[in-house]
Formats: sequence, structure tokens, C-alpha cells
Amino acid sequence: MFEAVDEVWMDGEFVDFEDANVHLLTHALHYGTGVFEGVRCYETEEGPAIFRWEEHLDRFYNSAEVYDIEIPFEKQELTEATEELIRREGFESCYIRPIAFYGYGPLGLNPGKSPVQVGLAVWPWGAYLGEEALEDGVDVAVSSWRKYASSQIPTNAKTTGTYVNSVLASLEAKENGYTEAIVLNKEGNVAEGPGENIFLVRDGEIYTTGLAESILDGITRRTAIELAEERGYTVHDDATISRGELYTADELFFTGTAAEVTPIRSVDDNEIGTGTKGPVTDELQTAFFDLVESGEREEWFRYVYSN
Ligand SMILES: Cc1[nH+]cc(COP(=O)(O)O)c(CN[C@@H](CCC(=O)O)C(=O)O)c1O
Repeated sequence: MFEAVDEVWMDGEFVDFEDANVHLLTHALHYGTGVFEGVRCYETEEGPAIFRWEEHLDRFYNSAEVYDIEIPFEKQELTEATEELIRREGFESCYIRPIAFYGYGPLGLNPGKSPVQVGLAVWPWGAYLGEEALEDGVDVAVSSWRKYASSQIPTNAKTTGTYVNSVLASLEAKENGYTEAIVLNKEGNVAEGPGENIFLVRDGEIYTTGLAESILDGITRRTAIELAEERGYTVHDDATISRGELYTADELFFTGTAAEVTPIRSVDDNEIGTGTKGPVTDELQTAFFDLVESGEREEWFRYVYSN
């Protein structure tokens, strides 16, 4: 995955990839006290451009605020460092991983005097759930692990430590022969995927779980909603979806920066629709990829090389 990567950016400096290390007693390593983002730079017709960077950066700083993580860089500094890192790596398209975390200092649950470290890494990352998945869809299973509730851990923050919940769900799915999981919330209704939001199509209308269902407010979710409404679809963006409604859906699909728009063809071995990518999913997936290839919504693209 990282063969093509030469450098990262850490705490204000470009650092050789093999020297990008942290101390064993890093607070976040022991207690999960870090926040991160996942962003994509796409090779658009006008050149490499970062998709919806401002929204991702806002969410990054908001996530940090939840844990009193004071990022010691301005947004513009991280923006310039990210663009420079992509240029130094010479990537036309790539995945971008900002991370901020409590570093090496006195241990104990209170991060107190631990310094805040900030890192940026970029690398080529293709289809998150496999190239065939984008065309043929994925087989998923409802996880026995429930998504933590927003009353237990803030779901509006991308917190490193909370991803053990996602890891458990994803591991269980893969160990049982499925590509990905669907995670229910503590009420037993659908939340989302371990690393994706989920959409359901029924009788020509589109449903996606609302923030009250303990989901991450996905930026690709926001994009998909806008693309669907522009095409005349009714989108219910605060839906409560029961497990049974997954089985009787006409179509299901995941959205996410890494997953992009990935069809779901079966849930718990129940075929969804025709058992492959449905027509509404196909229309929205095509619209998404046309968008990120064309860069047509200028306000959503930040060009890395000024042409
Ligand atoms: C729990 C969760 N829910 C929804 C999403 C979709 O959000 P957005 O990317 O803003 O549309 C993601 C992103 N998952 C990131 C991490 C993937 C990973 O394996 O790491 C991503 O897609 O980059 C989540 O982690």
C-alpha cells in the first residue's frame, strides 16, 4: 500500500517515510486519544484536486475540539503542507490522512501535559472494497457488534480509539466470508458500515440513516444526497431503517471517501434487488465519478498544482 510513499509531514516538517515514528509511551497509542480524517485527491480534467477539503478540515478541527486537542497549526498551514506533500510525492490522485493526537508525555487518562502531535500522509488508494465491488456490489453481513451510541462516545468526531468498534465489525464480517459489515445501533436499527454511510432505495425514493442513529456525518453522504436531489429524487436523510428493511430493499449502497459509492448486492445472504448494482445506485455512482473526474463543482475542488 505504501510502496510509492517517500515522505510524510509531521509537526511542521517533511520527514522520510521510514523515520515517521512516535514514542512507545505516546498517549494516543495507549488510550486512543487522536482524531483523523480521510480525504481524496482526484485526477480531474484540470489536474489533481482535493475533494471537499474545507469540509474535511472543518470536521478535523471539530473532532479535535471534542477532546480539547489544540491543533498547533492554522488550517491554512495544514492546507499548504498537504498540497506540498502531494506535489513532493508527485501523485496525480491519492488518499490523504490527516491525524492529530496526544503524544509522548505523562501517562494517565488525563492527557494533561501531553503535547499534541499532527501528521499528514498521502498514498495511492484504489477501490476500498475492491475494484469488482464498484461494478458488481459487495456481500455484507449485519454485525453482532453494535455501533456505540453518541451518548457514549461522540459520533460527530472521527476518533482514532473508537475505530476498534469498526475493526471488530469488519473483522467478524471477513472471518465469516463477507466483504463488509453493516452495524446496528444500540436500539437495534441500522447505523452504518464500519467505515461507510449506508443508503437504501425503495419504490424510487432514497433513504439514509440520520445523525440520531449514531452515524458519522459523512461528506460523501452529503454529496450523494445533493446529487440525488439534483436528479429529482426524494431523499429521506434522517431515516430510521430496521434490519428487516435491509432485506426488502430494492437497492442498497455504501458511501465514503474510501468506499466512494459501492453497491451492496446481498445482506446476510439475502439477495438485494437483482443481486447486482441497481439502476439508482448506478445513476448516483456515475454522477459521483463524473463529478470527481470533471471537477465541475469548483467550490468542491482545491487544485494542487495551479494550472
Ligand atoms: C464510521 C464512518 N462512517 C462514515 C464514513 C464516511 O464518511 P466520509 O468519508 O466523510 O464520506 C466513514 C469514513 N471512513 C474513512 C476511513 C476509512 C478507513 O478504513 O480508514 C474513509 O472513508 O476515508 C467512517 O469511518
